[in-house]
Amino acid sequence: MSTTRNLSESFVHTLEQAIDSVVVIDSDNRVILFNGAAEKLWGFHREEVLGNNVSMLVPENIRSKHDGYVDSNRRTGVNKIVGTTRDVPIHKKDGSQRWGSMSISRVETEGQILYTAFVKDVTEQRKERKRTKLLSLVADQTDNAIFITDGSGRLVYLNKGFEKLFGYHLEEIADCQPAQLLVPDLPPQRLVGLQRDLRGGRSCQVEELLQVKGGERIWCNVAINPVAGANGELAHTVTVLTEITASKIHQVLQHCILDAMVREMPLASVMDLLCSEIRRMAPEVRAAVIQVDENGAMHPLAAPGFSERYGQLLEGMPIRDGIGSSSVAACRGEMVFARDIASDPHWTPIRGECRALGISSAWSIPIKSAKGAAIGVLAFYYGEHRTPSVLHQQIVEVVLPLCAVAMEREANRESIRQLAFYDSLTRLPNRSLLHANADHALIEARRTRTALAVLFIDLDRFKQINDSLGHPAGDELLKLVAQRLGANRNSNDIVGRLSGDEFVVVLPDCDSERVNDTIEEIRQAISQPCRIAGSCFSPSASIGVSLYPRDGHDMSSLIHRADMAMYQAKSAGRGRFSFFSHELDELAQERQALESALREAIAQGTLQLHYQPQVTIEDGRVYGVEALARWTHPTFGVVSPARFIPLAEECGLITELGHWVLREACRQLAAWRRRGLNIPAVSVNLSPSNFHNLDLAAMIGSVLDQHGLVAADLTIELTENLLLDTNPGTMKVLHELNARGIRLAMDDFGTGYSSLSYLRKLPIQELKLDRSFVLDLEADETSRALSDAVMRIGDSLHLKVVAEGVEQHGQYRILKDQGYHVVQGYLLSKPLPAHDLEAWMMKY
Ligand SMILES: Nc1nc2c(ncn2[C@@H]2O[C@H](COP(=O)(O)O[C@H]3[C@@H](O)[C@H](n4cnc5c(=O)[nH]c(N)nc54)O[C@@H]3COP(=O)(O)O)[C@@H](O)[C@H]2O)c(=O)[nH]1
Repeated sequence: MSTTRNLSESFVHTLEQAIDSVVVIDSDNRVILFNGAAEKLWGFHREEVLGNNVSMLVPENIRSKHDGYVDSNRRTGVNKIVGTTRDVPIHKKDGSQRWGSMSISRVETEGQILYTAFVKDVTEQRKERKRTKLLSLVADQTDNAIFITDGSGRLVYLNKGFEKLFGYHLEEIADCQPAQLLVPDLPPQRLVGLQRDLRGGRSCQVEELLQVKGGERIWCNVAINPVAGANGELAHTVTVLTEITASKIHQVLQHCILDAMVREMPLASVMDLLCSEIRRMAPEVRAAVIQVDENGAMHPLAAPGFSERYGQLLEGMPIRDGIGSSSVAACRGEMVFARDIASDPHWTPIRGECRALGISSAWSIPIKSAKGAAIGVLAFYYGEHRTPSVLHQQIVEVVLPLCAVAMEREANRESIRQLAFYDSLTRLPNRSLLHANADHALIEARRTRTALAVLFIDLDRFKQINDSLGHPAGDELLKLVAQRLGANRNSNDIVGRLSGDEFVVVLPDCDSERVNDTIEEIRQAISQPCRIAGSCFSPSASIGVSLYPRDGHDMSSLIHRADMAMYQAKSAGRGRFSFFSHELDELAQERQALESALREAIAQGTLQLHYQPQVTIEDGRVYGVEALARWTHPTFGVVSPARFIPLAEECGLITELGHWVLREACRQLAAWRRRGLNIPAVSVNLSPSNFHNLDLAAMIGSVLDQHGLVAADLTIELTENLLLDTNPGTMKVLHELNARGIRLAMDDFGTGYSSLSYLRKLPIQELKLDRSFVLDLEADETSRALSDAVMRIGDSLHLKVVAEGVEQHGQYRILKDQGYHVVQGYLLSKPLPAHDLEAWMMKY
């Protein structure tokens, strides 16, 4: 206390008033002044401090050395502590700590050296400094780019992240407006709006495509925060940029493609959109997408940055390990990069063209299907010699699977479309698409008042080819004909396969001259010789034609009428054509009515059988009778079997009819026998399709049993057409019949497919010489020679030979001389109803 008294009152007063803490120590280092601010800082009352060694106020870790420092200064005057300012920790009475900025003054008064410490509480400033240091640490350590502008928008700060991401240093861009630097194409109105928001204190956050120093673009999330000055004006803006390129590329491109796909845009448009989007992200790239078809030919889908020449150059080019990057990439199934196409050997053949297109480097990446096949190529072209950047690689990584999805989806849709609308064998439009296209053509014809022709084309003898050479050969023929029909057609012509061997060609906008020319072209084309399944032949087709508007006003009627005309052509002979006429229509309608009536007659059993006797030449005895179907209809009158048998065959009634004849003939034979009439056997005609029924032998067996007959009582007559039937069941059935002892006779022998080797394999017992040979027997030597040959064949195969259609005694004599065993014909009797035959037998 006494020491304080040594200080002038004004000095003490001044120090007491000081805002900062003041501690004065005497030559013994005892505190002689401890002002109010110091009391507050340390938390001690001055009474607790005054007179004590100052070390009580000194932090513990330097307390032991403290007196030494001061004494040394006192002795030597070396100014280590005086005049300096440093931060020192202040340990408060309550144990807490604060920081003070301490400066020490040395005062010599009345021969003693006093030290005055001025201590300013800097605890808060230190905290702030630390925070700021940490903040700048954060700013520089983060990957985010941060920049600060002043109120006028001038850059005043940018962190290391900015330098790293954008490649700029503050000095080189300090005078720039960051918005214009980073988004050169930012529309002025957006900039004005942004500035308005910031001045209004509103922060803003956007995702933007920004340009880095080299011109490349990156996607960033941009958060701009305004910082207001003291007067509320915009003092600074703090912008934090986070790079989101990878996820944004994904998001933008995925959205671009998937959205386009959802909107059912055509594949080429989807790819066009994609290429344009790539260009927006990377203006230095001109992207193109090329499709590779199943035959390995390239088809450019989209190349928006190029002239038409690009498409022309690549269209149809085969993928090959040698030409251009894309072709090679697709061929090898791996990416190909040509840094300088001027010196790249792959580009030699098309170098000139590429120079004209402004391409210096190219990067081609194959687009692969889920199964790993190259279904396309994504190509990046550059105007300068360069390598793909990281951005380009990121884009490719995202785009490739999307392209593959879009292409495969299109391929799937195409194959579904193919399945739904195209015939899988010939690849021609099927019935549905044919009708749709034809309907469309008809609407157009109606609108333009032009004529239209429908050609119905049916292959001749297709069934025989199919049956004799097998179905694969039939398929081959259909494919060949489809190809021939499609060749040389006008782009508007419609060609389709209706079913089986039926094709339709629709010729829009055609006059009668063109119809005739086209028919001739088609006939010529179809009939070109070809080799199928090792056999060489010239196919032919029957063609029916209907014309719009003359023959009908809707496509169904026109096709139906062309079909009718085709029947007409076919019945006039093979390889012909016929135009629809209304007479034909009447005939067709009549045929339709006849078909219904026949169906009814078979169902109701209103058909009849007539019987024609056969006589053995040697002894004149009745050999048997042939049952022949007869039909008298209330309206149509007597319908010849030559008409209703083929009709029954065409409309699938022949099996039923055959069964009826069999049952009726057996019933009649049994009835005659019961009345004592000695008829040795009955012959029944069956059509080839009857032999497709695998139960035929069993069925006949049960009919015979039912009527108490034996197998030898029945002869089945079959025609030579059966030899063309490749149905595997036919032979089986024939052998079963033979095994049961039922006789088989080859009818109409000599008129059809007379293969002797086949004949030898058939289990037949009888040959029937066709009556056409008998007709000219007397006048024509050739007929005689033929009938003689047939007899020799029969003899050599140990067959009974029957001559039918014998009308004249002369014919009878010749046949007898030639050794024929049996005769049948009007000379003996016409086919007779059952009771008339009975009468004939009585008289005979
Ligand atoms: N699948 C079946 N086919 C049958 C059946 N019934 C008849 N037919 C076949 O129809 C064709 C025409 O038969 P049809 O008019 O009965 O003619 C037969 C005889 O009437 C006729 N014939 C007999 N003798 C003479 C004659 O001296 N002169 C002359 N001009 N014609 C004569 O020949 C036909 C004999 O037929 P086919 O012996 O079978 O060749 C005909 O192809 C019949 O086969 C049936 O029920 N099912």
